[in-house]
Amino acid sequence: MALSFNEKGFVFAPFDWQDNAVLIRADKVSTSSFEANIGLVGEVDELSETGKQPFLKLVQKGVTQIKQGELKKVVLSRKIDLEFHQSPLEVFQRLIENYAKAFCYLFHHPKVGIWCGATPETLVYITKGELKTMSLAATLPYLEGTQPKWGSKEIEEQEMVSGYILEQLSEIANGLKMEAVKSSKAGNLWHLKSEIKGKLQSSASLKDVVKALHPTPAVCGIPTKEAQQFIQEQEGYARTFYTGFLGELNLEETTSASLFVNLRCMEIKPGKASIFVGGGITSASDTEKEWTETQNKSKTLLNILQFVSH
Ligand SMILES: C=C(O[C@H]1C=CC=C(C(=O)O)[C@@H]1O)C(=O)O
Repeated sequence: MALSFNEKGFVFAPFDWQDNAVLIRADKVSTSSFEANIGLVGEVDELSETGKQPFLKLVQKGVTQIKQGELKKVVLSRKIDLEFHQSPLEVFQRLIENYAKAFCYLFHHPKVGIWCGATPETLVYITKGELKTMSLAATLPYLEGTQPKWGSKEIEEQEMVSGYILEQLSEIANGLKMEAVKSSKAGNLWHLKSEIKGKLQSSASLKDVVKALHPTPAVCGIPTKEAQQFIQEQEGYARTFYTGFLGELNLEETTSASLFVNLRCMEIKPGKASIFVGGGITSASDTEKEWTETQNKSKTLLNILQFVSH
């Protein structure tokens, strides 16, 4: 369906959101609490190297394109296919227990199938005319007891996202404020994060907000159109709902939303699952490091799956 954003319910939208978003209307909303056992997860020992050469080539193409033309940043991704015979509900249970700071979900709709994930990224939160979002980008592995050492590639990559969001929001929000960038832990990873707040202009609708923000350069690139085109032509698979967005629309009041970017996610089909991982490519990207980054991102779900019984 094409969303008007006046709907009330839970939305699940693909990367190309004009395409075929679905919405589940709320007949009943129930809440419950759970115990989070942070630190329960152990690391997977071995990661598959399948798909490495095509991904290195893709990243190299991205870097070359950036050095030659208009493109400044592009987020490139891949899909990891696995055998899957576990219970999706048990995976979800483990996700919420282990990633208390993430937005963990399990979603099913006949038109979409089953998806689950633990995303660290808020697309936008709006209540009573106040808007909150974040610029989240750049990744380093989390090592117990140490602080991340960010290089200039990561700092610039995240600054590009911040600049884009501020510019996009300046048309529809007043009093925009961005907090100082800080290191933010997301499972086994660190990211750079700046929180952004503002007051929604009374003439601006929820649709205007989503149009302004999605897709941010944290999942697409700069300029958006060129990056979108590069992704479509070169990635070699359809992202569908990965890097789309999901969450609550107008549940508490009209013009309220709590939407997240669909990252660290997995699609579940009979007997198989696909994990989606990507990273921001700039002129300073090193192909081998970008591969390792996607391997590290896949651990968000792989570390969970190894504990879920068959
Ligand atoms: C595109 C992904 O992450 C985004 C969010 C945080 C850090 C990112 C990065 O370091 O490239 C990505 O922009 C993903 O997890 O698949």
